[in-house]
Amino acid sequence: MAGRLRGAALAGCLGLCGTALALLAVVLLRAYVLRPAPGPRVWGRRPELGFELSARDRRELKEALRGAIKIQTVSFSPDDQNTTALAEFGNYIKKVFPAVFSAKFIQHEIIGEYSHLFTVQGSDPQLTPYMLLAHMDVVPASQEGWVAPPFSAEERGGFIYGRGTMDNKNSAIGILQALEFLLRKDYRLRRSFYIGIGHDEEIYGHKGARKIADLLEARGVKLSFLLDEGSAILDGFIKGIKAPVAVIGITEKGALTVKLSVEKEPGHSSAPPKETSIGILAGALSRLEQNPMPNMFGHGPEIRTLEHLASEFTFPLNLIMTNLWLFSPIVSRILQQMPSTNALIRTTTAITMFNAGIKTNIIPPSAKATVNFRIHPSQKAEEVLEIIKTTIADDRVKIDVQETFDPNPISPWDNQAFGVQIFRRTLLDVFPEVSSVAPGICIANTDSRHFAKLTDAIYLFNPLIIKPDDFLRIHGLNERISVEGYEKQVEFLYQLIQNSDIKKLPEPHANSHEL
Ligand SMILES: CCCCCCCC/C=C\CCCCCCCC(=O)N[C@@H](CCSC)C(=O)O
Ligand SMILES: [Zn+2]
Ligand SMILES: [Zn+2]
Repeated sequence: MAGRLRGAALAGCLGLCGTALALLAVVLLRAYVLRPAPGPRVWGRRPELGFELSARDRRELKEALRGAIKIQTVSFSPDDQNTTALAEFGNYIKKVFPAVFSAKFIQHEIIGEYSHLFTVQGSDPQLTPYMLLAHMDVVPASQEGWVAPPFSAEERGGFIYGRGTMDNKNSAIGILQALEFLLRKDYRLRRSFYIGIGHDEEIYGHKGARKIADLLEARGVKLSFLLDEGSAILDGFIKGIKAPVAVIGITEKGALTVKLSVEKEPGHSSAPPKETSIGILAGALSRLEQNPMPNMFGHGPEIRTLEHLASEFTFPLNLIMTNLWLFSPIVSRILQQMPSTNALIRTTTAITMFNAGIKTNIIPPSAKATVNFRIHPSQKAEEVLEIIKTTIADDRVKIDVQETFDPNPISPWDNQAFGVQIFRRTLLDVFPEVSSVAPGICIANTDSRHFAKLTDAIYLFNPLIIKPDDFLRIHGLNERISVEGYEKQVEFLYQLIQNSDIKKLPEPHANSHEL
């Protein structure tokens, strides 16, 4: 009997081991043998490309950005902007970029009073134009907590400190700077392009970018691609990836901002009701925070980001990322641990404003709060609103939608996508240390969504190497950019404009480096 039991146990164990071995074999086979072949290799590395800056150029480049940071172009709320500063910004760029403003083939227009549209006419009208987008307005900054005042543009330890250094005067000024340098070198552009500099991106862009887009649409413009802020060269964001990787946004999340309010009879605090308006609203808000929106990992482009980066991961993570069909439950659990990666896999919930109460001994007549949701690419605003109502489940809480839009459509990402190949080419030229370029999601919002009718190829990317600590500075304290990082951004734009002048993408060839 005992022998038979031992035999059965042994057989069971062998069966189990066999299953485990078979599973391992499948994993290894898929990972190393059945791996999809890499796409055609398009670009080869090029020797030094000649973006050489004299000491004077360097000083000029840095001072142009510092001067722009000092102009307090703050967007406080949709109807409260520092319009004096917005106008001053317009005068400033005219003064700092004389070649751009005097070139015969560049048309400059002011749109919506403070935004700027530049039409740069290339010599070959057959080539479809592209667009570079940026914005000049910034979010407010507290005076406390900064190592240097937020509009001082002080330089410390190789960094320029100030609101707008990463979001997004670095792009607005950087684009014009790159063009100024090219014009001074008498570079003759072949492909036309547009530069849009919005003045109200931080408050939805209705008066700036939206109007620029409407105007271009009315003129019948179609774009081969559009590049805006929204992602970057990420260093240290993803556990298990050592080298910096360029993640280019191919979509951005949608947004839904709701105002919640509770009204109750005021009265004497000595005989309070069981619940006050504050207590009721606080309960609703707590339910929203305690019940995050569903984890959507695998339903949007986040999975493509990991697949593209799979070979960058150290063992055994590379094996896991190559086999997401098997490991996605574990991966999605890991991603939700950090706020920046959690934002990739779900609609996020942020309670951003709360106002209530009059005096210590008055029962508060009303309580109000604002909750800002960023919608995952696989969901729609309507669906999110339904979840909010079910989660709050209290009719005393009034829900008013303030502003909402669905996620952007997904832009093309393949060997034929002109913009993507130009970004790869340019990254290879300017950031040789970047070994991978992957499609991703912009977790915030940008002005680019207003241009959806002009192109299906909208990309979100800032050519800056950023670490998790830098990300916290955007809309936070001590926003800063390194002087070296800004020079590289200008170099990238300088090169991008030239690389875009290519008539058509080269045929794939075998012996070149592939990003
Ligand atoms: C795979 C790794 C994941 C890494 C996570 C994300 C890292 C992101 C890195 C850089 C992103 C910078 C994005 C800055 C863009 C900010 C734009 C902005 O502030 N827009 C406003 C617009 C207001 S109108 C709705 C916003 O609040 O979103
Ligand atoms: Zn921005
Ligand atoms: Zn911003």
